[in-house]
Amino acid sequence: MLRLAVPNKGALNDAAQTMLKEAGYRPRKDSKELVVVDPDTSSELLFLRPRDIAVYVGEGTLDAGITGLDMLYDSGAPADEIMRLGFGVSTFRFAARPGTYASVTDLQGMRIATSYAGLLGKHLAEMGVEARVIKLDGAVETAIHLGVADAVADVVETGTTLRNVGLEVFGEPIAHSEAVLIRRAGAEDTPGLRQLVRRLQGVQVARDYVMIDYDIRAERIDEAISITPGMEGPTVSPLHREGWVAVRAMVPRKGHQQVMDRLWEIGAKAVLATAIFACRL
Ligand SMILES: Nc1ncnc2c1ncn2[C@@H]1O[C@H](COP(=O)(O)OP(=O)(O)OP(=O)(O)O)[C@@H](O)[C@H]1O
Ligand SMILES: O=P(O)(O)OC[C@H]1O[C@H](OP(=O)(O)OP(=O)(O)O)[C@H](O)[C@@H]1O
Ligand SMILES: [Mg+2]
Repeated sequence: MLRLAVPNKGALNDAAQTMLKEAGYRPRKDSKELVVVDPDTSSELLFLRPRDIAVYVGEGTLDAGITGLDMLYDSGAPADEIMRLGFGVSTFRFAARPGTYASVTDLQGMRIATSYAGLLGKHLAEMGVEARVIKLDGAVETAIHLGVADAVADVVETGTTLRNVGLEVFGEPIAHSEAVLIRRAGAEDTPGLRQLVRRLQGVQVARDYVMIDYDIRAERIDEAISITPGMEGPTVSPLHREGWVAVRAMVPRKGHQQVMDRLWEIGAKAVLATAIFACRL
């Protein structure tokens, strides 16, 4: 039985559930369902606060969990990243009123509000800066206006939240984050976990690639293969037409229209792109 922690709310919740659903795990019926048992995959999905997931996984109570890299570092829990999941991409940055500070070293003796006290504390120690860390639960951007802090350290994606309160980022990013699958440091692989990783990798490939089919004159096959090399070489089959072959290859979704144009330019016909629904590589 695979026991997997999934964020029950917040920025990672939707994308994590969608990815698990695409990987064939049973979705929860409504947001009040805290545990989903899925006999088909022999798994139990536990919906927990994203911040707590690294703690549960680090304690060894669960086999794996989905959380943010920033939350994993912040927790200090003995858990390792197994794979990056490509969503919840953000940076963790300092921000303040425009023109107040230029770098972390300007924060010596200042008050910094954050929900990520562990991550911020480690960074300040590494940079040799002594500052007072004000730990808040969320909406930390408001702390400056309320006179509780001189600067904040928070998650930034589009920067809209900061702009809306008249703050600006400064200095180098403290960390780059994205959703990750984690497990307890040093834990053994289980068949259930291997299956989950294989399925999630399959979802990523299905999202990132399309299948391209086309017909081409046999004498142009080398040129065609250089345009569509596929993952392990394309499938080339005889066509029921003298001097022609049919080719099938996986192509990165990004840029596949250009690939189709190039194939057309070298004389390919019936060039089709189709979505991949699921895969195991
Ligand atoms: N706007 C965003 N864009 C991308 N990733 C984000 C965004 N906000 C948060 N995250 C990421 O999502 C993860 C969980 O953060 P989230 O804000 O959802 O948790 P939380 O603050 O505990 O929950 P909530 O905000 O619902 O109280 C973190 O790894 C964070 O980096
Ligand atoms: O750069 P942006 O695209 O504006 O996104 C970043 C914001 O998103 C998150 O807020 P959330 O809604 O999770 O609220 P919280 O701060 O209370 O956690 C994060 O804490 C930032 O405030
Ligand atoms: Mg949040």
